[in-house]
Amino acid sequence: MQTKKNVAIVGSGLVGSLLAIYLRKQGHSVTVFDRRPDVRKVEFSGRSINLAMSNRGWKALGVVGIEKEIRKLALPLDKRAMHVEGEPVYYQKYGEEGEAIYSISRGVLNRKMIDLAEKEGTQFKFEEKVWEVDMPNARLYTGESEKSNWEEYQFDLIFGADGAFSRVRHKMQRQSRFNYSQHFIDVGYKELTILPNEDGTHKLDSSSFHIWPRGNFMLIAMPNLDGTFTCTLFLPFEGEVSFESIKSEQDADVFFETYFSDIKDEISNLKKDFFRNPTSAMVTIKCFPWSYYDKITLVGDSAHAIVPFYGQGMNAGFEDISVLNEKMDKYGNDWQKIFEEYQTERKPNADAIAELSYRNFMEMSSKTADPKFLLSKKIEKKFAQEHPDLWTPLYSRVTFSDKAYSEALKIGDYQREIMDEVMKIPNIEEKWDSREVEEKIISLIRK
Ligand SMILES: Cc1cc2nc3c(=O)[nH]c(=O)nc-3n(C[C@H](O)[C@H](O)[C@H](O)COP(=O)(O)OP(=O)(O)OC[C@H]3O[C@@H](n4cnc5c(N)ncnc54)[C@H](O)[C@@H]3O)c2cc1C
Ligand SMILES: NC(=O)C1=CN([C@@H]2O[C@H](COP(=O)(O)OP(=O)(O)OC[C@H]3O[C@@H](n4cnc5c(N)ncnc54)[C@H](OP(=O)(O)O)[C@@H]3O)[C@@H](O)[C@H]2O)C=CC1
Ligand SMILES: Nc1ccccc1C(=O)C[C@H](N)C(=O)O
Repeated sequence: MQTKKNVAIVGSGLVGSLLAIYLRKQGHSVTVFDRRPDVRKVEFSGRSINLAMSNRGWKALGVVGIEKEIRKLALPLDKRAMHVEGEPVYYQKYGEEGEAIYSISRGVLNRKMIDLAEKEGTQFKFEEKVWEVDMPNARLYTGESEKSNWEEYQFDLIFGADGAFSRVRHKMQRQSRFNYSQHFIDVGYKELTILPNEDGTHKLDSSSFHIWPRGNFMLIAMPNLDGTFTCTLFLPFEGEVSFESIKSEQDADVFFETYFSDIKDEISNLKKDFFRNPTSAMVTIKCFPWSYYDKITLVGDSAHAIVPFYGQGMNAGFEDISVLNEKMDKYGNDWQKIFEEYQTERKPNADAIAELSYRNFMEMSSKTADPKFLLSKKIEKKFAQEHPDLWTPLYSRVTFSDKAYSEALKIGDYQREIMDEVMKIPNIEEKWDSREVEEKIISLIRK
């Protein structure tokens, strides 16, 4: 057990509220600040309605005994359903029997986590925006605006869990030798809804993650418990087919009818959402160091914001917390050592999942419509099933294991080189499940 500290967490999002639960279990006094009102009291309208939770997220929830309760709120998706133009729906299993990613509402999850953190004795201060941090003295300043009178708070430790546009990080950026980069991609997103059937059931298969791959854009859909699907349209901001080019209801009709004719009946609703809902941007943010002596550290998106295409942002943020907790158990009251080892271990992993997430847009939006790519996945899967000691597919390593993301990236690149060779075998379409192919893979691994 650590000596009790007076701790502040800036941000009551998913990562901040989980951290509060961990710190209370370690016996600390915890105050969480959020600039927004209490999400339990307002209609939630934050970014992305639902999220995919996978192994790393569940593991972090399990350590503090809340996994079972949260699982009740989630729907398992064990496969991708690809809606390629002019073809029947094609299903691709994510992993082995029993493996799935879980669709969960962000609002429901966040409310539950805040409830649980409060039950553990966390104090929440909503509608209190942090404007300034005195880093050497662990002081926070909150107030109405940048120019208003500020309230001053003194703590022993401060955690920045204040998301992609973190104020705590903003303050850390003013140090010498602090590295920072941000990169916005040219693709934006907009959320749309598919309503349930009249009897309340889902209109599409509710145990699939639906993808409509269309080259440089795509539509995805994840089911919710209430029979709806939250769809996300990922589309370039500018260009021939882009958010900019869809100006009128008629443009939207033509767009949906041209590219998504299999959900034609939904168009009037999709179109309504299209003009009602905002178009949002996506950014990768990297920085280092994440901590300041034994006083301050960043967790979650404030340390590493990534594009959402692997469904790993929250999972990576939750993993930050379980790793931080391991370091607390290891180093006791030596907070500087805890923070240093935490950031050194997590940084390469955060960079790796940033890269993998960026690449997954290409995989989802165009490769899932490419028969060669689908065949290579089939070969890989068969080989992995027969030789689990020799091959774990990249997707499984990221999603269904807790092996380091950096290792997944490295091994994934090496596996891709092998599969590129395998796909060059003449008539691979006919002999994909032959002994020859199996032996070729083994020989390439042993090379
Ligand atoms: C479209 C989209 C889809 C996604 N899908 C997935 C998915 O399927 N799976 C997955 O794992 N991840 C997903 N993510 C990523 C996930 O949303 C983030 O990684 C996660 O929300 C990060 O949590 P956080 O607590 O670090 O930050 P946030 O959730 O951003 O919370 C930060 C909190 O800090 C508060 N705050 C900010 N500034 C201040 C301040 N100055 N003072 C006080 N409070 C402040 C904010 O109000 C907010 O409540 C997705 C992201 C997007 C954009
Ligand atoms: N990895 C990703 O791709 C992520 C993308 N986003 C995107 O970022 C945007 C903001 O997210 P969210 O916090 O949910 O929404 P909000 O718009 O409610 O909050 C954003 C707040 O962050 C601050 N901010 C600082 N710099 C920027 C910037 N360049 N763009 C936007 N806000 C900034 C502003 O606060 P202040 O008053 O201090 O200036 C602003 O009020 C959304 O468009 C979202 O899609 C968000 C998180 C992750
Ligand atoms: N949650 C997301 C949000 C946006 C874009 C993709 C996802 C995914 O989860 C993709 C899934 N992991 C896949 O590879 O099929």
